[in-house]
Amino acid sequence: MKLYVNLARAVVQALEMIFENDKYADKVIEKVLKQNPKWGARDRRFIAETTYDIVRWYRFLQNITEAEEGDYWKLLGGWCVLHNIPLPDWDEFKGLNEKRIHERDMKMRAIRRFRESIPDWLDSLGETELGERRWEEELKALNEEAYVVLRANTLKISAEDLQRELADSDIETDLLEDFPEGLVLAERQNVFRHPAFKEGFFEVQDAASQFIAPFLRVEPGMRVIDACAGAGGKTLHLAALMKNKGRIIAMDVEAWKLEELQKRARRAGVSNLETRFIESSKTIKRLDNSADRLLLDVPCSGLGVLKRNPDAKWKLSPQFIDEVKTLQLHILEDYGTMLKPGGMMVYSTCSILPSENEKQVEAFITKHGDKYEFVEQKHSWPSEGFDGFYMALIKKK
Ligand SMILES: C[S@@+](CC[C@H](N)C(=O)[O-])C[C@H]1O[C@@H](n2cnc3c(N)ncnc32)[C@H](O)[C@@H]1O
Repeated sequence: MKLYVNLARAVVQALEMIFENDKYADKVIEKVLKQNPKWGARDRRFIAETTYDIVRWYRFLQNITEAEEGDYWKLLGGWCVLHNIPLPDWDEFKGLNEKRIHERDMKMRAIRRFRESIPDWLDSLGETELGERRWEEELKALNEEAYVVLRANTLKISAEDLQRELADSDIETDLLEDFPEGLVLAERQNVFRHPAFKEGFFEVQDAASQFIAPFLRVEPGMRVIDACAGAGGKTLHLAALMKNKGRIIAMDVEAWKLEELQKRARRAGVSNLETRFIESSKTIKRLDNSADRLLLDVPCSGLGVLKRNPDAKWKLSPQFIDEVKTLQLHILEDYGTMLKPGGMMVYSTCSILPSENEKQVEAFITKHGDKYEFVEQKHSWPSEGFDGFYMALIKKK
């Protein structure tokens, strides 16, 4: 394999935007790829995958190449050396010594925080919370590339029919045993341009995330509130499980996300949805005792989804995690009022930290055991193959 200068420049440009302008990796890659419509599928894949890989292995690459902060060319050079791609004779790679890189590679692999490319504070936090064995296992899995998983929109098509439809245009997928609507792509590719996506036949949604809506045990005809709906990944799934019957109120503190949700709902043929921007605690108060089911898919560290968002490792901070934990507890305590007595809620995160998951639920039940009852919980661990998620089902007495 050969490194082409225009592709190398695109990768370095993407890395600068991610690390220096604090932009999300997926958005940056989308932008960089748009700059040159002439790049073919292979070039685009190279830019996207190499950028993600260097973001994932940033600390390790910086260490073995001894690159100065911000020297993304050196990181790319180190990546080439590790992938046995001959280093071109470019000025940008001057100062890189292949033999020394290999020596440091061997040495650094012995130290977990370098081998797994993780900030010191996060490595300590993970080990303290999960114990050494579990943390090592999950950390390793979190550095793997994520599968691309689709959820067939059963308001329009079954998973089997979707599989046939995609196969007609040479997109191979496998059905997933534990996920009745799930299909995993045999080969990573952009499926958003496919007519089946434009028709609303599917959404891209990790398999572990597809556990959450069924965990809420919704039924057609119920009144359901999705209180942290965002752009509605799980809202759309709830609507499909409810066969468009009953009512879903999707809420969020970010109006633009709800607008995006409306667009997705139109495409998916969802007709039992209302969105409500949360202006203040009054918005919650007005819905007192009104819901049969409530989803609290709360903001979290996102530590369970590092496979697809590796840049989060470098952007998270202990302060952010503390703040988000306070917000999680506030949402659990204040939003349960929207449930009718006998109603049920799911508290979920895409984190693997007990302090954001079972510990929050335990603290809530200890304090409010007179009003709420813990029913069951489920973990999806990154080491099991898909993203890391946690969900707990809680009943209002
Ligand atoms: C994990 S994301 C939700 C993802 C979404 N449920 C999905 O499946 O695509 C958490 C959401 O909570 C929202 N949020 C933050 N603070 C909130 C609050 N106080 N009340 C309700 N939602 C909040 C965020 O804007 C974000 O969209």
